[in-house]
Amino acid sequence: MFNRLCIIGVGLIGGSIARAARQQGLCNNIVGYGRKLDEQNLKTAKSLGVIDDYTLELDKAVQDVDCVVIATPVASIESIFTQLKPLWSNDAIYTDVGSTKGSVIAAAQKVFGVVPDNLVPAHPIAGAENSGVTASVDDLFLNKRLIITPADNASPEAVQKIQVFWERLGSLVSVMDVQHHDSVLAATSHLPHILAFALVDMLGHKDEQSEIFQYAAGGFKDFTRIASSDPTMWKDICAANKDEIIPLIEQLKGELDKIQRLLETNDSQQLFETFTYAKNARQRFLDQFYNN
Ligand SMILES: NC(=O)c1ccc[n+]([C@@H]2O[C@H](COP(=O)([O-])OP(=O)(O)OC[C@H]3O[C@@H](n4cnc5c(N)ncnc54)[C@H](O)[C@@H]3O)[C@@H](O)[C@H]2O)c1
Ligand SMILES: O=C(O)C(=O)C[C@]1(C(=O)O)C=C[C@@H](O)C=C1
Repeated sequence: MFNRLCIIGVGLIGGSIARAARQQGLCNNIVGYGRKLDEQNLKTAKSLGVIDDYTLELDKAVQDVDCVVIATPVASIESIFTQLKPLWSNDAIYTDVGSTKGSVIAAAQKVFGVVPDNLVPAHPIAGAENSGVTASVDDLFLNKRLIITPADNASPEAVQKIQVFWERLGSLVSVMDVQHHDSVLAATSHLPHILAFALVDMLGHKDEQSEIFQYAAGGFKDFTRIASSDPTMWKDICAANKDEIIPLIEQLKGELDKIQRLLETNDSQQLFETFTYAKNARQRFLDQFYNN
């Protein structure tokens, strides 16, 4: 599909794209780019065979490439666009994997004036709590959803190419309006991460924390796995999508207040109905999307 692919930020997601693209024969050569402080990770990526080579000079990284994938934290994307602007080529396709898409479109508008028609923002709904190239795997995107949020002026050929690229990496691709994407992901990804971070933050600050963690078992571990995610990545995501997240936090506070009231008034019937509604809703979601 591509002769030369450039990955800016060869971490969990960038590294997994490189591994899967190589495994599927989607490109002949993969070059990684990063800053001086990313060099150790890039060296590891090269030694693992995830990328063919790396450079700390962006002009060399994007020379003669057919596709550039930006896989850095969302807050860095505006500065990456600024650095790419003088090097931008009409012969290449540009995409990113940021977890928020409104911020990527806004950054492109700010840097370029209008979103370039060969920029196709994308978001794999797949990941892990671990970071860096050592966490990357070749099947991360297999049978996982991926959302493309093209601007109105996007080139249909570029959109089509990115869609096919992700399908060949194993993803189930949907095309979505940017605002809708950010609203849906606030509920399904951002709020759950905030909840997990908040719970562990609260419990971790308690005096009896060592005892709490000593007796924590499966439920606690399942619920809080994502609180091991990278704090830098998640502060960026939450800040970029706060307008969608804050109203959801308000709603959740209302739900917790309701449960508190039911306990205070010994309303075990309503408590049972609330838990039953949630259990059934989750089962419907599992049946519909996972068949298990
Ligand atoms: N982790 C997930 O579950 C997940 C899932 C979907 C999308 N995403 C998105 O993918 C992107 C990357 O996340 P990740 O989990 O792969 O993170 P990561 O930390 O594993 O990888 C990011 C890489 O980018 C490099 N980097 C950081 N700032 C840079 C800069 N200014 N210039 C060049 N390189 C830079 C880092 O060295 C690192 O190797 C983020 O935008 C995130 O929102 C993450
Ligand atoms: O499985 C995980 O650890 C994830 O956090 C993956 C997850 C999510 O489902 O919330 C995290 C961020 C993304 O942008 C997409 C996927």
